[in-house]
Amino acid sequence: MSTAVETASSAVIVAIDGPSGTGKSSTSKAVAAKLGLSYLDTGAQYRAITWWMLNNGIDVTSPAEIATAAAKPVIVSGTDPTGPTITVDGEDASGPIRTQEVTSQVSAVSAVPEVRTIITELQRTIAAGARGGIVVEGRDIGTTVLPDADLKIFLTASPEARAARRSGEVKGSDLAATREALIKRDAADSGRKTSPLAKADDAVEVDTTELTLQQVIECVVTLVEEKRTAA
Ligand SMILES: Nc1ncnc2c1ncn2[C@@H]1O[C@H](COP(=O)(O)OP(=O)(O)O)[C@@H](O)[C@H]1O
Ligand SMILES: Nc1ccn([C@@H]2O[C@H](COP(=O)(O)OP(=O)(O)O)[C@@H](O)[C@H]2O)c(=O)n1
Repeated sequence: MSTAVETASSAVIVAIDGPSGTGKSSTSKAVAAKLGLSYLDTGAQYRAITWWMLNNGIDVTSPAEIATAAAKPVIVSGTDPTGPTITVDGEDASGPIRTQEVTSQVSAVSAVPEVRTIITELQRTIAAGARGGIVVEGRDIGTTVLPDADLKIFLTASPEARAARRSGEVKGSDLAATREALIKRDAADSGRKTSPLAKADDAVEVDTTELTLQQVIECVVTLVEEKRTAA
């Protein structure tokens, strides 16, 4: 089966991967908005299917139960970078997918091959439909979902910087606990058999530890513009 996603010739496909707290969502949204591209948060889709499983009595410690239910929820992602949306069976899921409960279970659900097959297909369909081009962010976009992307970026940052950024988002959160949870999720995402978090061989690695968000955005915008000029 071909994995190539066909878009209009002027459309650019950008894949942004990396672990939690490296700045994927903030960077991808800003780059897409600046360049008039669509935006897809693939982590939100894995969170959405996890939320549905938890709401529907699926035992998320059972890969067999998860696999059997994987095709049931209807997940729809809105790709406007200035107001991305996500619904599950028509219900707005943008708030509930960010709870601690979903965050702690999402790696187990996303490791199940049947879940990845369904969500990957959905992601390729959305990318193919983005006539003006798209920025897609996640863990396996450059390696598996869109291996023919025009530009692949792999964002990194030290665990300390990432934990500080994440706990800065939640009032009263414990920095050490946030760091532990983040490292645990990274290990699960990097260690799973099917499509683990990994840098594609042809991805540009950007260490954001010492960079401001603005600097990371400018760096990625420049890389996209260079690709467009070269095309
Ligand atoms: N380079 C950076 N410097 C400081 N804070 C950043 C930087 N990049 C992102 N952030 C902040 O860190 C938090 C996590 O960023 P986010 O884009 O959600 O990361 P990811 O999608 O990789 O998990 C957000 O609050 C964001 O504003
Ligand atoms: N392409 C992707 C994107 C996310 N995921 C899974 O979804 C989870 C949540 O992704 P996210 O991007 O919302 O995570 P944050 O780092 O933003 O908290 C990850 O920890 C992975 O388990 C994945 O498996 N593949």
